[in-house]
Amino acid sequence: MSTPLITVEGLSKAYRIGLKDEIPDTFMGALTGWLQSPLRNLNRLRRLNTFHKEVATARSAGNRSQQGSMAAPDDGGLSTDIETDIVWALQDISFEINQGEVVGVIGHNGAGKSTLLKVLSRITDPTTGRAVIRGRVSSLLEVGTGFHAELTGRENVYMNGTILGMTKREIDRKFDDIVEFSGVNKFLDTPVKRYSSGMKVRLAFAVAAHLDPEILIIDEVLAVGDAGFQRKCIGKMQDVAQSGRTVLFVSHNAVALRSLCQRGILLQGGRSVMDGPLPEVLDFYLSSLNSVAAQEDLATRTDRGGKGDFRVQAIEIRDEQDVAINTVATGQPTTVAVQISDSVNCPQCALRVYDDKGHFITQFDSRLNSLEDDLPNVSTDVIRCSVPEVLLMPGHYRVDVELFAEGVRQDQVKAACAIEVISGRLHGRPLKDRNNLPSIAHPHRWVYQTPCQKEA
Ligand SMILES: Nc1ncnc2c1ncn2[C@@H]1O[C@H](COP(=O)(O)OP(=O)(O)OP(=O)(O)O)[C@@H](O)[C@H]1O
Repeated sequence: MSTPLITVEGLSKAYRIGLKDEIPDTFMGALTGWLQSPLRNLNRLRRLNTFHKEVATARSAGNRSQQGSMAAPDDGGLSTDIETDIVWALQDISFEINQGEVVGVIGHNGAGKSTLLKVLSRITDPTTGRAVIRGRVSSLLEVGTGFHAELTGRENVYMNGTILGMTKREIDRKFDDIVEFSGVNKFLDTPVKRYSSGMKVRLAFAVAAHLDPEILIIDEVLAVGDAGFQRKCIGKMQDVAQSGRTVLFVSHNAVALRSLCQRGILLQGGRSVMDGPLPEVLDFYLSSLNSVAAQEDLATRTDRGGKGDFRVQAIEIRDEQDVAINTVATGQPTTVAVQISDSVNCPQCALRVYDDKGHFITQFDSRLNSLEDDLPNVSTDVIRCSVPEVLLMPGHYRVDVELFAEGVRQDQVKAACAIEVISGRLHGRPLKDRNNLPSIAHPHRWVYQTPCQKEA
């Protein structure tokens, strides 16, 4: 049997809460900082040393309490050691990936997906365990990473290629394809700092995918591009995969995962809880998402993103009489009330509706459809979205929520609430129950064209 391209053994990664930007988490990081600013970093290195001692203490405490595992609760939630403020972003992960495998890494917010890809891309070191990579890795993890802001698009393409170990001639050969794919032709000689985030992603993806990596690692970044560009990227990743390369792909997009990956690894609370054929892993993940939406109290959930100054406390579905309801009938006028943890100046909210297969069905985004009472300086802790007629067909849906204040994303929760839609009246007429209903009912009308109309 051939040697796997990636071997991960007992991999764990601990972070110390609150020191994200202050302290490097590797000795190499500390050393680089030292060279830049010796005095400040003397202090940093002392604290790094303390951090590593704390990690060792936490680990040995864990070994005492649960033989062979780390000092972390096994509750599927975020693993935080309260005494030392250590977050175990990854815990005891092991797997192998062979050449040509296309693997989707799946999980709730904060499950450890990005950390895993950062370790595999050598952006951060593991705290314990090891990851052996046998091949040239090209990764695209965050918008703009890997680009030097002051250099032009052209210069960045050459810099990235050189980092990947390619010769100038090799990059020259790929250059036109990269530029054509990215669509940033006109801005090639503009410094990347002037690019929009969409342009950066386009160029970064084009570079990562065209520079012949043996292993291509892509994080959620595709979410930034438009639907057309996303399709193009999926197509390109399929080409890369078909040419025998290995692809690791983090995404919440079920359609993209299904079309690209054969295998899925599901992370939960930093642990790998399922590794198998993608459809099975994805279905398990989606059903767990739906049950989280139906059962867990939104206010106390920790698997959320955003800055966190304000959080969404609760989401209620209300009927015409403003009474909270659990099920909605197709065609029913409905209001969604989003309760915020504090009074916020002009909050904005996005609700995204997915069906039980993870397909993105529709969205209600106050940033796109301006608020009816669009008054400046309104402070409120409840934002309401009224839907004159629910066009969802009977079935189970989940709603992801995002909350923004002054353009900053403050909260982001996947599967924040579940909606059960039952049969009702559509455009005034009773809905006939049938198998195989689509998810959405577009308003429409059928007429017979009379012969007379045909001639006209
Ligand atoms: N540099 C850091 N310092 C402290 N904690 C961190 C750091 N990076 C990640 N974490 C924490 O580690 C956990 C795993 O984070 P990670 O970003 O890997 O999750 P994720 O599955 O990629 O989440 P998302 O889907 O929201 O991007 C989270 O609780 C996160 O807050």
